[in-house]
Amino acid sequence: MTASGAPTTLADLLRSARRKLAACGVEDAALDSRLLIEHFTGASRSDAIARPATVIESGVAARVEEALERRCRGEPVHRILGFREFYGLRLSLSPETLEPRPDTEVLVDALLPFMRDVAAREGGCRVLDLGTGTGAIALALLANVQQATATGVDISDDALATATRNAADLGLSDRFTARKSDWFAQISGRYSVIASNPPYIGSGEIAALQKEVRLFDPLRALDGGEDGLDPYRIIATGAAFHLEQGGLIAVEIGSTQRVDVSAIFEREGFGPARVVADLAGNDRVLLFATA
Ligand SMILES: C[S@@+](CC[C@H](N)C(=O)[O-])C[C@H]1O[C@@H](n2cnc3c(N)ncnc32)[C@H](O)[C@@H]1O
Repeated sequence: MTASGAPTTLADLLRSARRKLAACGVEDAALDSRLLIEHFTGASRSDAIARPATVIESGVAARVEEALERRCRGEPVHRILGFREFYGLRLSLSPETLEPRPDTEVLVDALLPFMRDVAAREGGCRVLDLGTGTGAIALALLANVQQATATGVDISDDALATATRNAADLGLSDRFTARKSDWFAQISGRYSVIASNPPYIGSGEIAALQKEVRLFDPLRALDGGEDGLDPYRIIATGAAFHLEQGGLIAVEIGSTQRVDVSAIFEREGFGPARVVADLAGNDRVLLFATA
């Protein structure tokens, strides 16, 4: 119901939501209000154009209002929705999973040609995804290489439960194994591909992150130790024991970490690195083969 007592329409709701988010400083007020309204009302994008006078039930409008309040307090829109698209896959989020980012899709793109070659040559391709979170990287790779199998490792039970649910929702359970492990601690055997988007923010830099990240992405998914490089040291050392001869390592990095991370892997006998840029042209992924 609007202030005048008239029923709230879809057009009213879109207009007032956009104004509310803009007034509380949300950068993408138009997009975020549309996503929230489509989710809670079930309206599609074209309904807003074709059926703007659709009446919105008061209970639904109240749920939208509550979602807008959460967004105004800084909660990212996909946390409120409870899911996010990654590489065309709908992935559920939970409190201990990082919200997968579009930049990480670059890592998936970089690995797929290699994986397809291995699968064509050997009839399979074993992937180890270290710090799997929602399962984003492993599940995107499995969805695109039918003969591949993947083990998704995480230290968080909540993340592993979410990755397992996402695998089931995507029909990929038979090729995905979730394994609780502190990096390689519980891992045996060798893999054709070791992939990781590890925590890579320096501990001292966390406080300066945007509140959407600092307050809503789990600290364990962000904090890479004093210089942000601790997980790379562990991954590079362990990869020597867990990468097949002729295999490939792909790690996501912070945009200023190329030289340091390359040196860490090169000291362990990998490389030199192939560097892949993200959508904004920043160094984002390093690929290392066995020497
Ligand atoms: C930056 S997030 C990446 C999540 C997901 N791969 C993605 O790209 O969206 C890093 C992940 O590493 C996990 N992690 C942190 N420390 C770990 C450890 N010691 N062993 C295994 N996983 C760890 C976190 O729980 C988190 O899920």
